[in-house]
Amino acid sequence: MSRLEVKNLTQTFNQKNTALRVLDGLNFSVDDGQFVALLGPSGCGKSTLFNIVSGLLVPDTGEIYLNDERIYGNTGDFAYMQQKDLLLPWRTVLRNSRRTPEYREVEAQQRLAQLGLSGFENSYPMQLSGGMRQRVALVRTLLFRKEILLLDEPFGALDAMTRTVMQSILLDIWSENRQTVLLITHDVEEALLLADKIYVLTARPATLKAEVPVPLPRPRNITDTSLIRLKKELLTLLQVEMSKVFDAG
Ligand SMILES: Nc1ncnc2c1ncn2[C@@H]1O[C@H](COP(=O)(O)OP(=O)(O)OP(=O)(O)O)[C@@H](O)[C@H]1O
Repeated sequence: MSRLEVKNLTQTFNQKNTALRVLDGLNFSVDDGQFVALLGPSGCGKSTLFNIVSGLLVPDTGEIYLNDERIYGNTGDFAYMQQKDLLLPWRTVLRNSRRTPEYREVEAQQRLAQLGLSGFENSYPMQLSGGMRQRVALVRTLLFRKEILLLDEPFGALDAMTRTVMQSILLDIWSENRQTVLLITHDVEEALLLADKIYVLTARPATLKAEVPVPLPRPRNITDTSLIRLKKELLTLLQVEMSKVFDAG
């Protein structure tokens, strides 16, 4: 059974009195417990897609189904980590992390330690680096304990080494809980190391360009010949879409 289905999504924004078509009949599905990565050129509509799936934005047309039931607006089934960390500046790291319906201080402390933030529980967001703030936002998202995680470039602000560590921690957490994960990333290697399946989106307006399964056991090694082959395939697909963005400019 498909856990999540996105059917025929269309979204147009009005920018400077011009209609900007962002999503154009987007369809895909994600199975229960699957880890899916979304790749697409900058500005193609990935965050817009997450805003719609999470119920923050009502699409012009199209439907979202969860376990075969059509959903409207926020269902409480999604934990959404947006690109901006959205930490509250007046709250400490610990209070920002456990801004959840229930009080989960012990779990918050454990997750903060797991993500390398021990000792910063009582710091305020302005006292943290961009990468640390992103990790606090990830802890908060995980503590929501929802069935589906929507992660919009969760490691975008991290240096390469911290990113590698975080990817492996995210995989450990996913293996523990088997939540369904949708991950937006610009990093082809990240998608290949983490995902069961990669969806490649076209340049704006986004439609589905390709579905690339990654049927390899984890942990994966990016120098594995099958991953190198998949990386070439993905980069070729993305280059075609990127050239549309830059040639249009
Ligand atoms: N609320 C809005 N009003 C008007 N235009 C919007 C709005 N939200 C997004 N857009 C436009 O929609 C397009 C897609 O934006 P979106 O943030 O979904 O792209 P993205 O693929 O997530 O980009 P990136 O990879 O750079 O984060 C952009 O051109 C953006 O300017």
